[in-house]
Parts: sequence; structure tokens; C-alpha cells
Amino acid sequence: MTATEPDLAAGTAPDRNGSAGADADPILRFEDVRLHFAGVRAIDGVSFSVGRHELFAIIGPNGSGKTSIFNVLSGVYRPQTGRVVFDGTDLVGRRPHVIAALGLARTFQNVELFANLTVLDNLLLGRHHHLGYGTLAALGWLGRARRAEIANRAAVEEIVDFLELERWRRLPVGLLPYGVQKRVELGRALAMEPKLLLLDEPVAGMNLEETEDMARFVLDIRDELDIPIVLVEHDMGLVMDLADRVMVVDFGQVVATGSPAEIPHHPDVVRAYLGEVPPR
Ligand SMILES: Nc1ncnc2c1ncn2[C@@H]1O[C@H](COP(=O)(O)OP(=O)(O)OP(=O)(O)O)[C@@H](O)[C@H]1O
Repeated sequence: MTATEPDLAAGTAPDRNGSAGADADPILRFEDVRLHFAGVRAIDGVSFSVGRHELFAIIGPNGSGKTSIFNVLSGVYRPQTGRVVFDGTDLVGRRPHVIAALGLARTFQNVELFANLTVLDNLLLGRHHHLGYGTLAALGWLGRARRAEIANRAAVEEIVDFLELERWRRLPVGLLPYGVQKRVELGRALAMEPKLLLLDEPVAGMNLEETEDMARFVLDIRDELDIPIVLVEHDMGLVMDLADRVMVVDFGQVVATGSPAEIPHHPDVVRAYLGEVPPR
């Protein structure tokens, strides 16, 4: 942490720039990013950084810019200004598949899987960056291709174990309950062996039991697999339970960044959500 980054753990107030609480060598720096669409300021000078062991949540009312931030991170949108530095590499201008190959994996608000393929095959598709052999080797089923295939299948089986997908592994994804499909999508992102995971509303549309399961897996990903996470989620209880730090955005700007204990009482946050100042 630098001298200009106040330490929230030491009791200072939540800040706007999102740097407080992150470590000195963050995995991600989002620096003064602006993304405008014909007069709409989707992202209007947002900065934050994410630590290498951190679960960082982004919350905000509908239309406040959360998905736009994810789309800039994953290369779907190119911002007009600002820098996005991921593990030392500037991502601005890079294509989504290049960013994914650099180790930034994401899940989507709506399930985006191949419904007719089995759980195992959907997870294997997440491994295509790890194929480890060329077309010729694949055609000839040469030793290298065979070894890579075995390694990929072993990696996928580990994910099946980790996410408790055993009983569904050979079923087409389209037949599975929604909560399980979301879990498979998470598994496909994990199959990429990401250095940072972006989760876009991972519990949207889930019942209570599915939500609790997903919360447990998200925590295990941070704590056991030691993969940092950026989480966008409307379920406030979940965010407050899981996140190390929370950034609140509204109208494309950062309202406050701080710990889950501090954020709900921050007057600007209350104003953003309820349009009023909290009683003292
Ligand atoms: N491709 C686009 N073209 C024009 N405007 C866009 C585009 N994408 C986003 N916007 C606008 O940018 C603003 C931020 O939208 P964004 O989807 O990032 O918000 P959000 O916080 O993710 O909302 P929600 O919680 O409803 O998903 C909105 O005003 C939205 O209409």
C-alpha cells in the first residue's frame, strides 16, 4: 500500500478512488476509465484496484455502469480514455480472446453454455487455451496430443469434484436445473485456470439453497484455489457476506469504496440507493 492509499482496516473513511485496502502489487488496476455512448456516460472516470487474494465487489443501482466495467475488463468495449492494467499488461485495445488467454475469465449474467453438450464437454471447452498441441498432432493423435488430452480431462475432473458436479457430469447441460447450469458456467471459467475471475451476477435467479451453494463455492475459489475475484451482484446480503471490499457506483462514477461493514452506512451510498441521507 502506498502513502496515498488510506488503510480502511486502520479505521479511515471509505474513499472514492477504490485504491484503499488493495495490496501494493495488485493483480488489476482500473485507472481513470471513461466510456461514453452518444451522450451516455456509462463509465465516467472510474478507478479501482484489486489485490491478488481479494474478493472485490461492485454494486450499484440499475444502469449505473457495472456491466460496462466488466465489458471493458474483458475487451468487449474499448474505453475512450484510461488504462486497465492486468498483471502488468495493459488490456485496452486487446481482443476478448486475447484477454481470456492472459488469464482473465468471466461468467455472464445469463447462462452461456452449449445446452446440447454434456457438463464434461462444456468444461473441456474452457480448456481450449490449454490444448498444448497443434492441428497436425491432433489429426494424427500423436503422443503430445494424447498426453494433453489426458491432462485436460484430469483438470476437468478436478473441477467436477470441486464444484460437486459428479452426478450431472455426463448429462447435457440444457437438462439441468438453473442453479447447476450456473455452477457449470463457473466451472468452465475455472477450467481456463484464470489469474482473475469476473463473476457477473452469479446468483441471479437462484433460490435460497442454490444461492448458499454458490456462495460457498465462491469463497472456496478465493480461499482454497487462491484466485482473486471481481463480483458484480445485486444480492446485497451475499455481497456483504463475501466481499473483502465493496465499490459502489452510480451514474458511471464511484460513490464510495470500503469494507462491507462501512459501505451500508456511508451517506453517499444511502443517497445513491434511497435518495436520502441516513438518520444519525
Ligand atoms: N452498448 C451500449 N450502447 C448505449 N448505451 C449503453 C450501452 N451499454 C450500456 N449503455 C448505457 O450505459 C449505462 C450503464 O449501463 P450498464 O449496463 O453498464 O449498467 P449496469 O449497472 O450493469 O446495469 P444493470 O444493473 O441493470 O445490469 C446505462 O445508461 C446503459 O443504458
